[in-house]
Amino acid sequence: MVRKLVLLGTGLIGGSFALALKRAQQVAQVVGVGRSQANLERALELGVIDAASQDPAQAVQGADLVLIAAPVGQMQPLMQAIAPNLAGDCLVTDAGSTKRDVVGLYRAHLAAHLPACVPGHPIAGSDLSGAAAARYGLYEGRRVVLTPLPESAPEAIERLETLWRLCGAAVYRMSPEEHDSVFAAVSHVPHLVAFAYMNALLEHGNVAQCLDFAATGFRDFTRIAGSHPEMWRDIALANREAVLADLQRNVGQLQALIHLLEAGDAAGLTHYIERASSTRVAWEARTKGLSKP
Ligand SMILES: NC(=O)c1ccc[n+]([C@@H]2O[C@H](COP(=O)([O-])OP(=O)(O)OC[C@H]3O[C@@H](n4cnc5c(N)ncnc54)[C@H](O)[C@@H]3O)[C@@H](O)[C@H]2O)c1
Ligand SMILES: O=C(O)C(=O)C[C@]1(C(=O)O)C=C[C@@H](O)C=C1
Repeated sequence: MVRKLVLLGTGLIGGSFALALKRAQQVAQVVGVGRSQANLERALELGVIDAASQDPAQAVQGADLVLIAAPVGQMQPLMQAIAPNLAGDCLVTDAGSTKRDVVGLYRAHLAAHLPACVPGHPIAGSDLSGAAAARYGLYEGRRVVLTPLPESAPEAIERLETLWRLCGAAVYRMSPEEHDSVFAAVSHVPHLVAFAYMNALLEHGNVAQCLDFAATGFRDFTRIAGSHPEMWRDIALANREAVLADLQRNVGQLQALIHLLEAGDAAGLTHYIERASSTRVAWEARTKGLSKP
């Protein structure tokens, strides 16, 4: 049972964690910290949090669990602010979409508290943001990746694993490097490519008519282009190395496609599409049990 959970960032991810623990009757009090008073008021109205604060240092006093669920670019000032006020037994974790940078921040700002720190990343979410987007069940049937520090105490890791399982998630462990390479490929770059595609569309001579006639294919391909700008700017910058390597691979594939089309190479084009299509179809079949975002 968690006595006092503090969310540093009261949006989709933090709010859904609080709701899941509330439904499991595993938390006595949830305090939401945020930048926007309107968002905090909405979180209170919706019962996502029980109390609100705009002062992270003061809010974490007496907490036994802190989830940092703000954009990764905000984690440095947040860790710095809370460090002096954390109780010795307070478990500190985060939901950041990148891990190498965040692990470095734990080391730099919470050095005295590392046994109680366990970095994490729920692999669930959506293109929506803010407390109003939080929902029960977001983590059901989904995965959570933990990247424990060598210093993380086994009891702290086990406690966090238990809490995520109570939210309905399956918990995995990875190194921060492995994490950032995998999620550059299957999350960060797909978002950036969707942004690039939308911006390319804006260069079309008749964008208004294009958008009028855009249908399901466009909707499926571009849903994530509507995601939160600050969050994705921070992710792209934090995981720049892996993202750039993957973007280069994408540019290479687009160039290969252009060459096939310029050459009118029907057999080559068939092979090109078949390779992609069979991989996507097999993935869909294998992951059918996973709930939709
Ligand atoms: N959205 C997703 O699909 C998803 C999935 C997994 C992990 N994440 C990660 O989880 C974190 C939160 O994402 P989200 O989708 O909940 O975003 P969100 O925008 O819904 O919520 C984040 C909240 O943090 C607040 N915030 C920003 N800076 C702050 C600060 N300095 N102090 C206090 N509050 C601050 C914002 O005002 C906002 O209300 C991010 O690090 C993101 O990378 C997101
Ligand atoms: O479903 C979405 O819209 C998401 O973007 C969720 C998603 C992803 O699958 O890429 C986004 C960022 C995360 O860190 C984890 C999950």
